[in-house]
Amino acid sequence: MFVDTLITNIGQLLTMNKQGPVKGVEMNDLTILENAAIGIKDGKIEWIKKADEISAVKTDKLIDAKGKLVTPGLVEPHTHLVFGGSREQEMALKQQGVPYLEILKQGGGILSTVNATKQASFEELLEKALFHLDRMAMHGITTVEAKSGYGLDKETELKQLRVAKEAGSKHPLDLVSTFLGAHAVPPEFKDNPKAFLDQMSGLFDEIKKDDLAEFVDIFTETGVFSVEQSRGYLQKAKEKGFGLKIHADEIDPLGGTELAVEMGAVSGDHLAVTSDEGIKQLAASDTIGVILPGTSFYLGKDVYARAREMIDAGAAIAISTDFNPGSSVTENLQLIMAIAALKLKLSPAEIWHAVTINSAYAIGRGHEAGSLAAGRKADIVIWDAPNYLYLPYHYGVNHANTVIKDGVTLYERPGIR
Ligand SMILES: N=CN[C@@H](CCC(=O)O)C(=O)O
Ligand SMILES: [Zn+2]
Repeated sequence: MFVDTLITNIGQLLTMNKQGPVKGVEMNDLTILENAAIGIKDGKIEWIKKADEISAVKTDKLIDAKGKLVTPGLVEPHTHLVFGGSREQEMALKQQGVPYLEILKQGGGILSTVNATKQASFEELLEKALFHLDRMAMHGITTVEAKSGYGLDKETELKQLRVAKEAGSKHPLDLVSTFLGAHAVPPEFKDNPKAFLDQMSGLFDEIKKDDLAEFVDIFTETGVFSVEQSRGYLQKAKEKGFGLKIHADEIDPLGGTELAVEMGAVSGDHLAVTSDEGIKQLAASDTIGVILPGTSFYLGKDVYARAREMIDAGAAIAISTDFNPGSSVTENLQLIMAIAALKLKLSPAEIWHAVTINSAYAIGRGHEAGSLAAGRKADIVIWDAPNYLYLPYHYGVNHANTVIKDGVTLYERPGIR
């Protein structure tokens, strides 16, 4: 029996091999295999066995996991990967208590990144996106969703989407693209957001034709797009065959969560201030709540999504960095796992579901990412951790020891001793 790569001596293996998305109490039910081994062939998992069943196996590459924790590669379901510039000068405004939506109203925030993104060349944006993808890979992420939304005009939105497509073909990580042209109202459309949405929905055909995005997303928020405007826009996207996502109930509880359920969106994202009714509807639906607790943390808020209640009510939850230059500037999903434990009160078992199988389903990749089984992609992380409880506990550092993507080792923690 020959495999290209053999991982032996796995202390704890989380396969996350279930039919997803995993909802409610099921999210707390984790199968842990001890003393396991994984055989990899042609970039895929050939088999998963007990270590004492592999004496006859031959391999080109033997990886000794040294009793560590091994899991599927993390799946990052919500990022604003492609953007120009950075916004470190906003930190002082935040410290003075200027609210996020006020900064946006004054032409800063998202709109300042829009200007920087318009000015950046294709190559500059690509280089920057590849750099951030590298950093995500180093932190154990093997599949990433990436949104546009810093163009807000035809040309720049398409430029962002084309950069994302190029980044996805150049970088080993798998990339899933989302069109977020409806991310803010540009100043020239201040008095007519509807006309701006018409311009953005005018891009749907070209985006489909050139295969530039699978999902369409909108920021449903006070001073951005209303529920009614969002509904009309998303309906058009649905008719063109896009999957739907909504930046919903992040700052004001407008009912974006209910809209996500009503429209059959694959996910409602943020949900920091979702109403009781929204939680009830989410739990009864197939829409996944993608929770972004790093954003509450980074915007200095005391309000976190009621993810605990959502799961208790029966919902499927995923978590994400929301990596972007304004409201959550980190590529480290492990840090978000710790915030989810501390602030959302999720259990380690729930958190592992939220960063693997459920986040894969939240971006239409449940069939190939976020779980380990024979025939699936060999996207695997060996962690410098003795067990699955450890990651949310030891926070703020990178625990990835070895990151394997499609059977190839992308990253090994460099040693200094
Ligand atoms: N809230 C809307 N959009 C992003 C933030 C974008 C930005 O501030 O640049 C988010 O998901 O948090
Ligand atoms: Zn976002």
